[in-house]
Amino acid sequence: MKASLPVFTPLQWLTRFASVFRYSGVAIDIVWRASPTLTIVMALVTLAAGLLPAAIAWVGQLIVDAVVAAIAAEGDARDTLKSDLLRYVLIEAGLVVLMTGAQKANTVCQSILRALLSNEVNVMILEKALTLELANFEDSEYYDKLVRARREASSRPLSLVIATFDLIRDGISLVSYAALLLQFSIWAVLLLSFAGVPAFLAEAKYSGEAFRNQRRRSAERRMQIYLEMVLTREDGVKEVKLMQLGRLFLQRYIDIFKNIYKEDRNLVLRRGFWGYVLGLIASVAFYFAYGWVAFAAVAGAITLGQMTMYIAVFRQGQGAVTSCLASVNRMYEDNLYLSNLTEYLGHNVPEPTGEQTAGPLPDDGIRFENVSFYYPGAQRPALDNINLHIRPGESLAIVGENGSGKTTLIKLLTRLYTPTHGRILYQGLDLQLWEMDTLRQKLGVIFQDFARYQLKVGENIGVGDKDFMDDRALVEEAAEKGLAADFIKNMPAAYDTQLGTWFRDGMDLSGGQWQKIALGRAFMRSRAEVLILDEPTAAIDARAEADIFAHFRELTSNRISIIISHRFSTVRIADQIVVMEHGQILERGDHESLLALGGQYATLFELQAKGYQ
Ligand SMILES: Nc1ncnc2c1ncn2[C@@H]1O[C@H](COP(=O)(O)OP(=O)(O)OP(=O)(O)O)[C@@H](O)[C@H]1O
Repeated sequence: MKASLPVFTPLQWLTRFASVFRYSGVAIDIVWRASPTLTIVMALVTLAAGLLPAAIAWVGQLIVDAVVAAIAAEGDARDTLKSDLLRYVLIEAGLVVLMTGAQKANTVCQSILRALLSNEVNVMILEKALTLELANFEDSEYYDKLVRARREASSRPLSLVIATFDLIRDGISLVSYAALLLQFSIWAVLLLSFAGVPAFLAEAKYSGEAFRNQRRRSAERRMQIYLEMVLTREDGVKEVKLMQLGRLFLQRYIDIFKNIYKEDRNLVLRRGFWGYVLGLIASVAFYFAYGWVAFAAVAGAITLGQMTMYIAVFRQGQGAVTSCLASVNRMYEDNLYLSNLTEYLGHNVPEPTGEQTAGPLPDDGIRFENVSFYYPGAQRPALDNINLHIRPGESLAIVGENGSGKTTLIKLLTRLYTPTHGRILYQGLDLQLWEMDTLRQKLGVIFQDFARYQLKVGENIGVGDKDFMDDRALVEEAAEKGLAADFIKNMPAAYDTQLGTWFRDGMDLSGGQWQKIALGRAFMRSRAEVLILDEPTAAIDARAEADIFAHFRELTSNRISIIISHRFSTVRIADQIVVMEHGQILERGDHESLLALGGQYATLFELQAKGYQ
């Protein structure tokens, strides 16, 4: 154990200490929003709880002095003193009742606020999430902030407010003790003020160190959380078992813990050691003051009652200093959480631009003009100078090897990302100038990693067009088109069957069945002018896929349809086919012309055709 005495300059100490309050304002603001009344009650109760102990000690002094005087007095004087004594006892009892009331009120406020705040903070986090862009969710550090902000949403802001109020309460108590002690000696006040300072400084230093350690270890902790997830969630467990990865991942988990533990243990030992050594200074000061006060009483400089009061004040002062230390310690930890929360909430999301709800050329369809796109931080473009025109009523199929940029093209078309160069037009209007909601209503998209909602079958399809979600006839029609109707009819509660394994009576589906549900969802979007299927049929057999696309073509004859597929049997029916490679369009044309070209399309088509023979 390395036991070096913590050394600071006063300025360093002040800055360090001030950092404890950095997020208190934010936390109080959140609590205020949850309930102004409860926040005011808590503040008043804190004030009362800070002042009452000194008042009780002061009345205690009057009681002892009245007892001593009553013992010495006789006759009427004694009776007067006895009635004074009774009054003081009643006053002290009243103060104690107030004090317990204040404490109880504080606990009650905290319990109610906890529930309100948990909801308030979660809603703030989720509302912010609605405004975020896809890129935010794909950024690991940012995503981590979101996860962590959510994890402790219910406890941390309140905990920071409580710790701040506790610190203020103890501060008020200490000032009121000092005011009482001042009658005895200014030196006693200084002794009380400074005896706790060394332990306080050490606590501030080590709490700060713990805070910084935790921040630094964020990536390691994230890896631990990830490993926990892989080892315990249904989607990870299959491979973990079959590839016998359990022990390997568990060992990684344990190794991370051991690293963290070593650092933490050293810190706890150093903290404990210095906390004890420096805490001794406070104890020595207390007993010194004890002796000093006792001798002053013997010398007749103070009354017995005053002696009792000063000793009580010293003892409680020590308690207040210890409690301050605990509050500061808690505040550092809560600050860590609040810094994540405020960073997350303060993230600047550009307002979606564009207010127009129609384009000048309704019959122009979609145009890509010299469109290039780099993912954040990428060196190579995912799309490189794409030019493409799709007219209304036309169907486009996109083929190309993995990573050639097909999905990226769709992400740009749906405004999930903005082109780095060039522009995309719909009805002759740049996508950036379209009002976002209007534009999105015109699009129906199912991605290859479509959502599997843990909702009922009917809802899974109905969310394709939320305005008609409860229209059972429309939902059944969409299911029919997605070839899902047959198996849905055989499910225990048909369209009311709960899907997924998260909830009671939930049924899981096969990969292909999930895809048919997702297709039903796409068909539900009957008002969309552009329908896009990004390879959602990989798990569906070739015949069903051909059926679905023939159907799809029929249903979209007056709209634009875009299909991404690796199956050439499906692709061949499209009016226009583009072959992508390394983010560029390599070949384009219809099936016949591409075959005649004898390029990559023709080669791949022949290859697949042979496979089916
Ligand atoms: N979120 C992302 N961040 C950074 N790079 C990405 C991201 N998504 C895709 N890429 C990269 O962009 C390129 C194009 O990816 P894209 O998903 O568009 O390919 P694709 O043609 O749809 O492939 P597949 O057939 O496998 O679905 C790839 O090199 C990929 O590594």
